[in-house]
Amino acid sequence: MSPFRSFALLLKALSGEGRRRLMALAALTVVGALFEFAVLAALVTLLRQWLGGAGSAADGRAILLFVAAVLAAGAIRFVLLALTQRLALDTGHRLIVAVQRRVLAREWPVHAAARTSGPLAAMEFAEQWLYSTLLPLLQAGGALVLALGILAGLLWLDPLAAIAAGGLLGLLFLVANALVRGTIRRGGAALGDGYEDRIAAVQENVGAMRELILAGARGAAAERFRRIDRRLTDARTRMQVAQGVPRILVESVGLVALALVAWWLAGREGGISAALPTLAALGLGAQRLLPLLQTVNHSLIALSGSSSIQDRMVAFLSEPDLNLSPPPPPLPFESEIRLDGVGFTYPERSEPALREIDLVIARGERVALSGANGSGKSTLADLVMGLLRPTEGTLLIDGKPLSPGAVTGWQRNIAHVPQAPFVADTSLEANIAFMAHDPDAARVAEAVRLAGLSDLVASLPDGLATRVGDRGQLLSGGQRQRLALARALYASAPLLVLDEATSALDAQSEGHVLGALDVLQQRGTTILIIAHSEAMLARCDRVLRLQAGRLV
Ligand SMILES: Nc1ncnc2c1ncn2[C@@H]1O[C@H](COP(=O)(O)OP(=O)(O)OP(=O)(O)O)[C@@H](O)[C@H]1O
Repeated sequence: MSPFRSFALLLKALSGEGRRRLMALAALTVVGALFEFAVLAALVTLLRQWLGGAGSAADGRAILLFVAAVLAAGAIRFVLLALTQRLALDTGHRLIVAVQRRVLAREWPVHAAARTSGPLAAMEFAEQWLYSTLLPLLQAGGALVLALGILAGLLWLDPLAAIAAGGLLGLLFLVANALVRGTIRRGGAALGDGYEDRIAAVQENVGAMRELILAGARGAAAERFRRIDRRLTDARTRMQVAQGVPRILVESVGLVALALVAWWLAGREGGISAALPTLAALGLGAQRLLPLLQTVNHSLIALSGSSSIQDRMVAFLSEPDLNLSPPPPPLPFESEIRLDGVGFTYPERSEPALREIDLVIARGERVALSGANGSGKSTLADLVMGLLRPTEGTLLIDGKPLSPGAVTGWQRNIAHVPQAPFVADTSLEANIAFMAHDPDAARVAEAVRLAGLSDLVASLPDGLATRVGDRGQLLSGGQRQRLALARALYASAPLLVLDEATSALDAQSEGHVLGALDVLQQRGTTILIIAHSEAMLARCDRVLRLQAGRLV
């Protein structure tokens, strides 16, 4: 996609309040340009009066006018700077939040199939885009208008000299730009992959630390990371160097060009003294014009270099947005969950993971799923939880097919405990009352007791306020599982799904969990358990066996 088109798409996706502020910024920029014009006009008036030997009163007025114009132009430039930064950073903020919303809006299968580094890289892309493209472009828009104001001043003063100086500078910028465009575009295309690969490598190194230590492979991991970062750094270096080329070229050759214009002016009728006001205005104009033109040029280069990053942001923003309206009430669940001829094939697979499943789970039942690895147990649980949609047959709740629109309401009935639960780096209590604004202490205490965590909590100096570390690293595997169980108990949902959730528990802890499940069942909770332990299976009302995706 062309950089201009993807830029426009990005802005469109973020439009709204920002557009109003952009208009205000544009209007103020025009006022700023008028004042730049006024500064030049005041300077020329002042010089002409001095050279013409006008009276001191006239001199005083001209000086006052010049000072007022300079101060006003400076004040406007300061306000423009503040507004531009604010608009750019706010737009960046909206972009980052918008991307994160798209990530959170993803359906489970999309999320499961996606590279986990993608959303992290997207944040880095948004920052990069903000500082390397949006901010320079906004500054360039302002710079262009201000530059036009200065050019207008010079044209008014001496059209021929202005056209000669402006034309030469413009031509130089065009040539310099053409020289580096290819390098910038190639470097920009490499950046997107580079950032994502670097984040993926960090994630892998951190996630695989134990394996890396034991395999003596930390050096190899460091070398792999070095190569990835080297590629990224090389691409960035090429871009940075290329971006600097136009500036150097214009500054050195541009100076020569201006000197030539001065020499030509001095040779005209009236000599150097008649040319002095024009020369002074040209000097001041060039001093203001050059950085402005450089800003414009730099941002155009940045825009063409950021196309791969922009394309990725556009891809994120074209995913469905998150529905931020309050969640629907829980779907009524009084009698049963029914699977009617249900089959499921993962999009990347040709063989179905599940075939012709006919099954009824009555409300309040405790049902176990067993079977060999890969026989389809987790897939069946994911279908029941509405995380996956059957590719064959129908899932019915209380006799009604579960429509896509009803899935969120259905999921409000479910508490799920996976084999490797997510544990946040916060307190035990906050982990149990997960995402609750105001944890209910009595419910937390009951969840702790039922999940068999009372002894652990009592042994910790900070009790429930104890932090559990990143991903719960400060807990044992069994303690993490019991913590996740306590979280599910706190949620007190009518359907509890345990997916090998007790695999790390010793016999005593497992006995404790079995007791908790008895309590829940007496309260009417329906329980679906994936387990291999005989003790777990023995306490279920029914054990369903899966073999190669079929119930046997
Ligand atoms: N996200 C996925 N994409 C593609 N195929 C998948 C995905 N998840 C699971 N599968 C495949 O679907 C089949 C059933 O997997 P599933 O995880 O349901 O088995 P399981 O009985 O729960 O296994 P285990 O006891 O090892 O947890 C397997 O062949 C597996 O490779």
